[in-house]
Amino acid sequence: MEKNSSLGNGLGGKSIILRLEMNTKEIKFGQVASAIFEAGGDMVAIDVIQASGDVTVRDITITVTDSVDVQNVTSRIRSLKGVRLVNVSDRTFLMHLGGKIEIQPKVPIHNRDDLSRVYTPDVARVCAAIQEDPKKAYTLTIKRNTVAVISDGSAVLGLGNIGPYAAMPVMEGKSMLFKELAGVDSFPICLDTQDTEEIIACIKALAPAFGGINLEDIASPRCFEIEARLRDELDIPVFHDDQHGTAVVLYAALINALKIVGKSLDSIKVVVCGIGAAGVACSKILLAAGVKNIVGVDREGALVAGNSYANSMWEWYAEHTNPERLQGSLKDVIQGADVFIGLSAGGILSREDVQSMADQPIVFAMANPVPEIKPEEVEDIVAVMATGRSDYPNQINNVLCFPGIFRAALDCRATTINEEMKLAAAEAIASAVSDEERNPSYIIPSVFNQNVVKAIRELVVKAAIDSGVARKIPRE
Ligand SMILES: NC(=O)c1ccc[n+]([C@@H]2O[C@H](COP(=O)([O-])OP(=O)(O)OC[C@H]3O[C@@H](n4cnc5c(N)ncnc54)[C@H](O)[C@@H]3O)[C@@H](O)[C@H]2O)c1
Ligand SMILES: O=C(O)C[C@H](O)C(=O)O
Ligand SMILES: [Mg+2]
Repeated sequence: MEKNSSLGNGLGGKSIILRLEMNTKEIKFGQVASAIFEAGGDMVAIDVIQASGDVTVRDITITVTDSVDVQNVTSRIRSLKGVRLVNVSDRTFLMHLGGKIEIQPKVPIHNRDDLSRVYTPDVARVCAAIQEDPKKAYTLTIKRNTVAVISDGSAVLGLGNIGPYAAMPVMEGKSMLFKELAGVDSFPICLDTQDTEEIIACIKALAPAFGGINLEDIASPRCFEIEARLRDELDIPVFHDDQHGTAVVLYAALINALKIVGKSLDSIKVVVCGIGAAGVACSKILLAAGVKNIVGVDREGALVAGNSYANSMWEWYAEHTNPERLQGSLKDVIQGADVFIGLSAGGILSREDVQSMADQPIVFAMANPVPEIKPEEVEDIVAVMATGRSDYPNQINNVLCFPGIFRAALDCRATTINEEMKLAAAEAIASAVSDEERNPSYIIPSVFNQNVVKAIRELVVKAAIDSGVARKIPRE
């Protein structure tokens, strides 16, 4: 593991474990600790693995910030006399060994009798019952509580088109969060095709096993057609998380951030950078909520009505936003903006850009894993700052939405997740932060706030019933 390519790659602070063999006659532990500290490592745990005679083996857990190269720490240790660096492991990689989830049986199989019920011959009676009444799939199979998390690996976080194998850790993570946060069983599926028709056909073909489909990290504009077609052609909820999950959480966060700066939705100028899956959906929810002045910017600059775009979604976007027809780059159009929403790529916003915004700027730098600007670069000049990451305050991340909204959709057996249900989820998330609690570092509840999923479920089930898409009134 020592030559692990993840070390020192700029994707965030790391926690690594160094296994050291020390000859205590030649070196004291204090000298090793000082060397680690001087090279930029922060020691957080020490475990003695072996202590015999003059030789001790210890595992030293250290964290290093983004700017510190792990190689500095390891070469510093190698330069010490009396220490042998046995191994370097990355705690994150250790947590991924063999994947992050597994499937467990719900009933034990101890004997022939058990076997003949869960499997041949008795299982055939259950199959026949479902054949007779397909609705029974909900009561007699995993369909009732299972969501497929499906990606084609084409727009994974901000890493881009990294393919289906490399996308799996993110999808496993989403599945894990479904279960941990909302008790939803979920299975990650990464398809080895990026062809729109093939993706649609694959998902339709595997839909019978699932109660819902969570599309994830599929590049725009392909994601729009895939979602629209599947929503039309399947009778279970199909939800593109990067669009709608993100939009719901962004809207909730913005409601609370505006309360802090005392501005209203209809008076603000919002610049959205990155007009892909997330940028389009976030803009749409804000337009529906009454924001009048949204300027969208992508790689080529601001989207302006009258220009022609190969991407048909951009044609629509330009027609419905940018009322002043501002032209130019992000630098040009961000001047005087009240809110920046980044859903593009890491490091593309500068401190000078933020300085050119209106008074009390709100900056939501939501690209993952590297935000458009790091909070520490602008914390003294922003009124409210948020990112998509877990390691800064104000995490605006779709994980606040997808577990709860699917919990609700499965429980009331909704045929779809509609606008009413999304707005209800946003309301539940926003109101999980009370007036007393709300402050610039707390505009959005923590992922670990146990009330969030419950609150989303309650309001979303009600919205599904009221809007006529629930097939069942759940108990409670
Ligand atoms: N915090 C969250 O919950 C959350 C949710 C969804 C997406 N995201 C992040 O948002 C980003 C986009 O995700 P997506 O699913 O919309 O991807 P996408 O591929 O659909 O869209 C990305 C868009 O950003 C544009 N872009 C890339 N680099 C740019 C630059 N330098 N300047 C301007 N535009 C640029 C691309 O041209 C594209 O239109 C990713 O970093 C992703 O991790 C965050
Ligand atoms: O995966 C995340 O952390 C959020 C979002 O779905 C993203 O693609 O960045
Ligand atoms: Mg995503």
